[in-house]
Amino acid sequence: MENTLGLEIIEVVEQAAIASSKWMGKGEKNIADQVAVEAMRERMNKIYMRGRIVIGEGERDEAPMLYIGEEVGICTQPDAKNFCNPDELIEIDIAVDPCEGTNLVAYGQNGSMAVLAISEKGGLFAAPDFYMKKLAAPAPAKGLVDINKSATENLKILSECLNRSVEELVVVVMDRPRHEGLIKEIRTAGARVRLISDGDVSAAISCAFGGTNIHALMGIGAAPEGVISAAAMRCLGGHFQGQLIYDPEVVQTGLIGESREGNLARLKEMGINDPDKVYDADELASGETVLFAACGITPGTLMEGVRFFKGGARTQSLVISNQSKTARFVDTIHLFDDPQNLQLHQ
Ligand SMILES: O=C(COP(=O)(O)O)[C@@H](O)[C@H](O)[C@H](O)[C@H](O)COP(=O)(O)O
Ligand SMILES: [Mn+2]
Ligand SMILES: [Mn+2]
Repeated sequence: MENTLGLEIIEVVEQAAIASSKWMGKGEKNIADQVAVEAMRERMNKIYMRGRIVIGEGERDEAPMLYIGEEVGICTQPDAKNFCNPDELIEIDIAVDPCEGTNLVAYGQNGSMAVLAISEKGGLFAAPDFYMKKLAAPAPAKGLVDINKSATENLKILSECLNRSVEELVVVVMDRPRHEGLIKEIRTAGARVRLISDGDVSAAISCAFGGTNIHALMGIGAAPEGVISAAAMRCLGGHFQGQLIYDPEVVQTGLIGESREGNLARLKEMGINDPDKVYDADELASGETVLFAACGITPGTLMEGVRFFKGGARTQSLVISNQSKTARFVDTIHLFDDPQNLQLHQ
């Protein structure tokens, strides 16, 4: 599945990142998002594949493109039988976030990316549009830290696994009122907190790379982003656990429906019978083949953002595969019409 797909998905995230970055700093988060969606979809529909969006922009009614259930790939187009034999191709599931960190793009801040994860059909957890409590940590702490333990206990475990003092640890937490207690606890335990306004996919994945000075992600973000993060963490061998959060009082936003009871009923309808289950990376991204690709829109811990020069742009992407056991950083120069000279340095 992955031979040519691994290369093509680089272009998918690159095109989304380039489109979105044209709106960087313009205060227009919806446009920055929309152009990324359009670019991602257009490039995806040129790939020789039978894909289905399992995590996307929402339900068909509210999202005209890359909605959950949308079929993507050249072999799903109406004229497909002219150039493909769909029976020869395996069906694949795709989770996308064409602009992860729309606010970051709109306000010119670090940490936004175009991102997607792919697996064979059924290989990615079709997470509902709920919140998720997350715990991400480096590979040496995998299976030792636990989302059910307190932050204080997990920091002790992390310090042993990483052979450093708690004071030397940095934990990323989203800057939200719901995390007030968590932030206090981490600081009291002696560790340092890096608060982010958005973009917890980047934070989760950064835990798996030594040298990023990010040793854990703790707290509550969105569930779809949790699945995408888990796909990368599964390939990288890092620790990732997620637990759905359905109680509006816990997240302290009105974004997930009116009541706890209503949300529980919605989860049941979706076939989620144990709403409190803690999922690990292998369950959220359970497929035999898992691929992950991201391209920086604005600069981040792992990747540069899109840089334009006369006649072109330069991007940096990350493609991770559990089959080839690789994490490739891809540096690309894109030549637009009438390029002048290639810009190697800023
Ligand atoms: O920051 C985020 C926003 O993503 P997007 O809408 O694609 O730009 C994500 O990384 C977060 O995981 C998440 O969406 C967020 O925590 C949920 O929103 P909020 O209620 O503001 O915390
Ligand atoms: Mn997002
Ligand atoms: Mn998004």
